[in-house]
Amino acid sequence: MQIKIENLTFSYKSKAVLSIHESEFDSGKIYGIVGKNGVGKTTFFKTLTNIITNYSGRISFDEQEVKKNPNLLTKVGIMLDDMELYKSYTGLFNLRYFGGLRGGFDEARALEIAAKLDLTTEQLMGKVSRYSLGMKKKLILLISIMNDAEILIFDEPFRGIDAKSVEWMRSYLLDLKQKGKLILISSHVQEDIESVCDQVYLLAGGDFKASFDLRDTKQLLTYTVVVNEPEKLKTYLTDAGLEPVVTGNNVKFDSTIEDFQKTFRHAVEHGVDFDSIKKESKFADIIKNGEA
Ligand SMILES: Nc1ncnc2c1ncn2[C@@H]1O[C@H](COP(=O)(O)OP(=O)(O)OP(=O)(O)O)[C@@H](O)[C@H]1O
Repeated sequence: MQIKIENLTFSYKSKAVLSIHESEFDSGKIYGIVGKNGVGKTTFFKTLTNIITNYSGRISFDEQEVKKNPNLLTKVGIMLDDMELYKSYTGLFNLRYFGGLRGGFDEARALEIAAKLDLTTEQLMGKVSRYSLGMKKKLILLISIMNDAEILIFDEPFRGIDAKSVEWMRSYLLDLKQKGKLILISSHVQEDIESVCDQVYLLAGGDFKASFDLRDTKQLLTYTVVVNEPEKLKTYLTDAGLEPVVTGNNVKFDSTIEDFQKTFRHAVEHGVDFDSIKKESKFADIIKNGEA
């Protein structure tokens, strides 16, 4: 599937939030949507899914306008933090209710995924009003993924859930991508974005201001390595045309993966021991600053 945005503008009363000229998202990819607090990421997701419809411009899935064809939403799974659940009913009731709304609900499959997220059947038999924050979040996640949607949209999917579930969720998202799903994620956590996304879009001032291909092996990464012989490594890096900065045993420099690997092999062969290697995409600063 393809999502296409054309001249999308939206304001909350007098507050202009979105003004996206043009953008496209394709199946088989995971996109990260990043930007400062309050920049409009959640609002963007709400326009994509008809939670907000009083926008101008056009949003289409495979050339069909979503506002005019709300049945297209049966192909979408969305997870938003402020999603309303039936709190005085059980988790299982909510699963059946929301699963039933979208059709094609497979309870056995839903319970299988629940188990992966460590949501036990016993917990699912309990009232949602007694759930912890993390349990509620997991239930919302489960509702968004259990129907085998073609398009999956997750607002901060990893926030508030435990490390084991984050790990499972990351690998599950990569599986869904392999199956050709189109996935959009917002997150403020660089590691979450780097571990699953193919492409990152920076939302700033209402529009997408920059985009990064995280799978591009030619992109420049910032490396920080700790070695036994920093001056020796500095010489090898400088010979390779790089510009290292040495602080104690730390050596910091920008390089492509390919150039780093070549220098790494050469350095190891000549007695340089690497204690640790940290690499960050250039977009890390942009995540931190929210600006291109
Ligand atoms: N229902 C609403 N009525 C009026 N203004 C709103 C409403 N919801 C959000 N806003 C405002 O719209 C802007 C965009 O909010 P939104 O929640 O989309 O940002 P966000 O990028 O998802 O933020 P965060 O990273 O903090 O989750 C903010 O300035 C927010 O205060």
